[in-house]
Amino acid sequence: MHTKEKCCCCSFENVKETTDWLLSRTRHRPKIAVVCGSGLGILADGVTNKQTFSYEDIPNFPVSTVPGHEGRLVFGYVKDKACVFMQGRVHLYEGYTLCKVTYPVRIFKLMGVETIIVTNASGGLCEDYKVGDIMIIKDHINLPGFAGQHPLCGPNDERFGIRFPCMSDAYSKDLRKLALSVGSDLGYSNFIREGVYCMVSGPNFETIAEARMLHILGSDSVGMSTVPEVTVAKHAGLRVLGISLITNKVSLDYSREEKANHEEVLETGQMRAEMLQKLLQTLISRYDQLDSNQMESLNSH
Ligand SMILES: O=P(O)(O)O[C@@H]1C[C@H](O)[C@@H](CO)O1
Ligand code: HPA
Repeated sequence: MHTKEKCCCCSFENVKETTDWLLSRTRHRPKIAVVCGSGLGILADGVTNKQTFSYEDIPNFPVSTVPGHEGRLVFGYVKDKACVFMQGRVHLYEGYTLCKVTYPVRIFKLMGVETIIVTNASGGLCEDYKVGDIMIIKDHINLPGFAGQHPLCGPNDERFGIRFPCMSDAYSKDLRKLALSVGSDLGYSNFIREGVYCMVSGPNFETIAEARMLHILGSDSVGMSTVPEVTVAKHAGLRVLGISLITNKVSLDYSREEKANHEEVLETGQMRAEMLQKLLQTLISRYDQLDSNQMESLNSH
């Protein structure tokens, strides 16, 4: 008999308890969940019929401790689509276990969410990326996972998903195609990209040698989140879209003067927030195209 406990408060029963608590307090039944990255809480601002819960008030819910993460769960509608937005997330570096970091994703699954859109702020490693570029995530590198910091380590509860999930198609091809097509229709083509996101644990920004290594490994951008949430979402059978805002350029060269800092990350978030919001709203309003043959006619990028 396996006696190893995963975490004291992330069992199926805990997730169910939190889900039931929320379902008994809201009439909203979201199909799409959006996680707002650093400084991107504004993405939830346009929703209608809003109902908001503070993370502190939700049983077992992890509470954000970082500036730029408001710590609110916002239910509402984008056009006619029922959505739930996380205005702020928690990170490994805040001291949370990865099952706590990903706890909200499992709540969404039990609530009936089918698609999750995970956003973040990241540093650009690719030479031709500029501050303010929007990168649709094609794939990721789970660097903490290589060192055993993985949300699916420990006993597997089949009610959440299978023991050995496949990650080669973690980011839905159709959603990526739709996002690029919407970006092009909105006139964003010269600052919308598709690339590979690498997660590091943080909280420090990278050394130059680390940044060079990550770039050589195939990463286009680097950040401190997203991968655990996406891994747990894919494990649970959710459709995933990842959107990364390039908030700063990562120094790959000892002669460069720029120094990464959280203030710049938040400022870039503010600068692009409205455009990201438009991208997200348009994408969600065109979501039904995914399940019809209109996908065939979208531009291929
Ligand atoms: O939550 P995200 O990944 O958007 O936040 C990034 C990573 C760190 O939390 C912070 C660094 O500025 O922004
Ligand atoms: N490195 C890691 N995480 C980040 C960065 C970065 O340069 N920018 C925003 N989040």
